[in-house]
Amino acid sequence: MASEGRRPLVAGNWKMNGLRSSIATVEAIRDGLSPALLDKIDVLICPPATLISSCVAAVYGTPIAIGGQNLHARPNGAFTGSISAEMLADLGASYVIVGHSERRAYHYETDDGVHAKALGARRAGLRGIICVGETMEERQQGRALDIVRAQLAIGLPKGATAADTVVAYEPVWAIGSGRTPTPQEIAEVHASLREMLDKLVGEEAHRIRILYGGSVKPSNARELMKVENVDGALVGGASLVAEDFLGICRAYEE
Ligand SMILES: O=C[C@H](O)COP(=O)(O)O
Repeated sequence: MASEGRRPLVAGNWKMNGLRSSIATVEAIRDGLSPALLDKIDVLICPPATLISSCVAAVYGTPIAIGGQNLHARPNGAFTGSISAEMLADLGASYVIVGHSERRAYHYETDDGVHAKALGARRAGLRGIICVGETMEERQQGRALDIVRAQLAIGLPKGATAADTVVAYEPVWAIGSGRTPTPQEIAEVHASLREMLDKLVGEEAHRIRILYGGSVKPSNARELMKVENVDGALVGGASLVAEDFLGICRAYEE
């Protein structure tokens, strides 16, 4: 449950999905969110970079935010194919996902690289969503907490605040698998991350949001979003379908 004044954030990560026709999904999400719900929660959509401009236009005049899924740590330069935080901000993005496990696994991103990217996001005025999460093997070895705490300790920039940082706990084995940890397991990890945040940034730890991600759906969102220290969701597959994403947002209606 989001508490201590932390405003819940429901974020959709479209990953490598979406063509120009997908703007209709953003429009349906926009039109399906009531003003009363938008008073209670922040909503973010992270489409592929190719769609950021048109998504920004589609949500213009609403509180819905648009974000990137990745960035290069440097502001500019000879880095063919890369996109900087400044470029994302220039398009109207206000958040960027940093260190998603798919980036770590398929693009060999390290915790130090995550740190550099999070600094890049802050430099450009973007909020970085720093992702951490253990593999099933690491969980079975009893190392889940050690893994996510170390990822956070290295990835988080010094002096991080709620204005520039969100943390997302995404167990690798729960992503796209239909499996989720139990509410107790999620509570244990989120409490441990909150405690690590406290060590790293002191009082500000209580203002930084910690999202849960991994197979969040309308059918489990209510239960998962109620867990202590869960301040919202990072949603993959279900964010591609407007009604599913809206169903997750509506977990905060009561
Ligand atoms: O960034 C989102 C996560 O990887 C979760 O993906 P999923 O909801 O498809 O499991």
